[in-house]
Amino acid sequence: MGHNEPVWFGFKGSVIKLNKKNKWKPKNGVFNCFTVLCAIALLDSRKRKKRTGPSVHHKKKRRLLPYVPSKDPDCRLQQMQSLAVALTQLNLEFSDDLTYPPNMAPRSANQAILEHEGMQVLCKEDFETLEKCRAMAKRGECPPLLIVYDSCLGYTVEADDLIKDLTLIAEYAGDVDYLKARDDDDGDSLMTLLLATDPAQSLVISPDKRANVARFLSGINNHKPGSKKKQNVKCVRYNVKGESRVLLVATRDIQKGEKLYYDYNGYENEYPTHNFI
Ligand SMILES: C[S@@+](CC[C@H](N)C(=O)[O-])C[C@H]1O[C@@H](n2cnc3c(N)ncnc32)[C@H](O)[C@@H]1O
Repeated sequence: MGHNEPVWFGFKGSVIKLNKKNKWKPKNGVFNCFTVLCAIALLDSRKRKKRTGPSVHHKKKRRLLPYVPSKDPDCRLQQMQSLAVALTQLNLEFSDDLTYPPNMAPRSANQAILEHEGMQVLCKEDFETLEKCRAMAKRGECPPLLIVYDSCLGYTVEADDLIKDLTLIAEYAGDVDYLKARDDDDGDSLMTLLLATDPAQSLVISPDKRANVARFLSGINNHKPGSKKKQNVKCVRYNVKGESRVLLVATRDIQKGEKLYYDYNGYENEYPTHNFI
């Protein structure tokens, strides 16, 4: 189930069960006054039963949770240092935002309405969560994540505290550019931002100059059975006040020390993951 898909609470099958359980036949196949009255009463009670139940399905929305920064300031410092080291090693500048450099796509090009099959709108409560996370990050209350170097995977991201299911972990940050301008881009971190009906209007995020922690999450192997079990994060594109934004959200509780993985091919099947561990 998609993280933001509604959970349906209905009376699934209850009417069918009622019909089966109360299947009623007159004895000896003979109808008399009594049996007719009983039948009417039963039918009447069924009608009432139907009406007393809810006539519409109620959906329970699953709201995003803001990440919970580590309480210990020393831990937070260590987390920020680990990110700073990784960014410095890759010659990247820290940025938590989508940036629109002059020679790339202008901000006005980022129109969620252009998305080929429509884009889900980030609701008011989730928008507030996003804003809360951004405000925390600005105050130095970063998400509880450590960037850890792995000899096989390169830089990886590990939970430094428990991260609960549906927690908003980070927004994918970087320079916004037209997809068509990146045909020959051999970077390994381009992220789809907008898949427009007109391909010329499609956008990507390139974290090759400016980036944040989102750029370092590992990917699952789309060809290895069982690899999907590793996935603990989902990458979701939302229409946020008319613009497309990419959010990384926990898909289950993530324990301290666990590496974070998502499906690099969540939207398109373009990322080769045959050799992924
Ligand atoms: C978006 S980057 C992730 C950060 C990267 N590990 C780094 O050091 O910059 C994607 C690249 O990380 C590596 N990677 C990610 N997940 C992997 C996996 N499951 N197995 C092996 N390599 C992986 C691959 O080199 C991939 O092209």
